[in-house]
Amino acid sequence: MTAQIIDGKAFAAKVRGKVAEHVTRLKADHGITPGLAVVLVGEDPASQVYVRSKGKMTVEVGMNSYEHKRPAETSEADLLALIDQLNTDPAVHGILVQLPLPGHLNEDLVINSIDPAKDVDGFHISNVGLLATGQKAMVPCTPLGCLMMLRDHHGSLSGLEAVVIGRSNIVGKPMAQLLLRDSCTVTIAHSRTKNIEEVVKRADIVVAAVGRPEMVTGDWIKPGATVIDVGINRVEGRNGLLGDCHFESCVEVAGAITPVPGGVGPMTIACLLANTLTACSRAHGLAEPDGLTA
Ligand SMILES: Nc1nc2c(c(=O)[nH]1)N[C@@H](CN(C=O)c1ccc(C(=O)N[C@@H](CCC(=O)O)C(=O)O)cc1)CN2
Repeated sequence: MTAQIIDGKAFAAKVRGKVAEHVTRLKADHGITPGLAVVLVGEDPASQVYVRSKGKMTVEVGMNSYEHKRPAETSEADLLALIDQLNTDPAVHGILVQLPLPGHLNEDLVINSIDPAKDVDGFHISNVGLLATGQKAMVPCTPLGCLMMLRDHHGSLSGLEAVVIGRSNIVGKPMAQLLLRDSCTVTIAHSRTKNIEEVVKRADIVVAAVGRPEMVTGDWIKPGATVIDVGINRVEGRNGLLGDCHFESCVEVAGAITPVPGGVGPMTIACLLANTLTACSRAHGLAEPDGLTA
């Protein structure tokens, strides 16, 4: 059996297209243009690429993009002052601080200083709590993108056995919450999980978000399972990017699989735009865009 390849690049283009249609209507019917502010501290090369992409795609869907670049030595007080200014700016509906931050800055403190209603990353502790208790939240972009692809592939996820590998606050934990909300039976596996291969082999859905190149091999996968690979690993001596799944062996067993690159990654930015639209709609008391939220 060879798995169906879930094309994240094409899916993300469709999501951005839907966002653009909503933005056109928001402008025409209400005179509102959603605005996204992205804050980058330091010169991390990958972060610079992601922030550039975010700015370009924000403008492409018709939104206003505000980029705030600060040197690596920026003090916590100066960064918090910038966020405070963005929190009160009515033209800004979404705020994102690109991660990772330089080591001297307290990531939790910085993220929790963002107005939760403008927290389009869904990392603020209020949004984490709202998601965990099944209330209306801003949902982290990467897990939201995975959920959209899973819903599109399966229709209903109800009753399916899902294993999320990785317990990060950004992907693993919110992914598990979202799958639980869609009535999956969810297990979070991690580096200390005993017999991890056997645990993963039970799953109808495997989400690998562990940050270890090619850790999951085809013999861990139940035949026909859906494999969502969140890993983006750069390995010296190997060309290009590697996922957390060993693609060549998993593709032979799975029913469907996301590639790396071109799978989950592009959905992250598409969902950021969807979240900005959602935040803008909520701020103005308007109906939320259909199919673009959890
Ligand atoms: N504040 C945040 N910081 C970070 C997030 C985030 O969601 N919010 N996620 C990652 C980086 N990231 C977006 O910020 C991101 C990562 C990867 C991609 C992507 O499209 N990847 C491509 C490959 C690109 C390449 O060649 O490098 C793919 O997988 O096909 C988009 C966004 C950490 N920081």
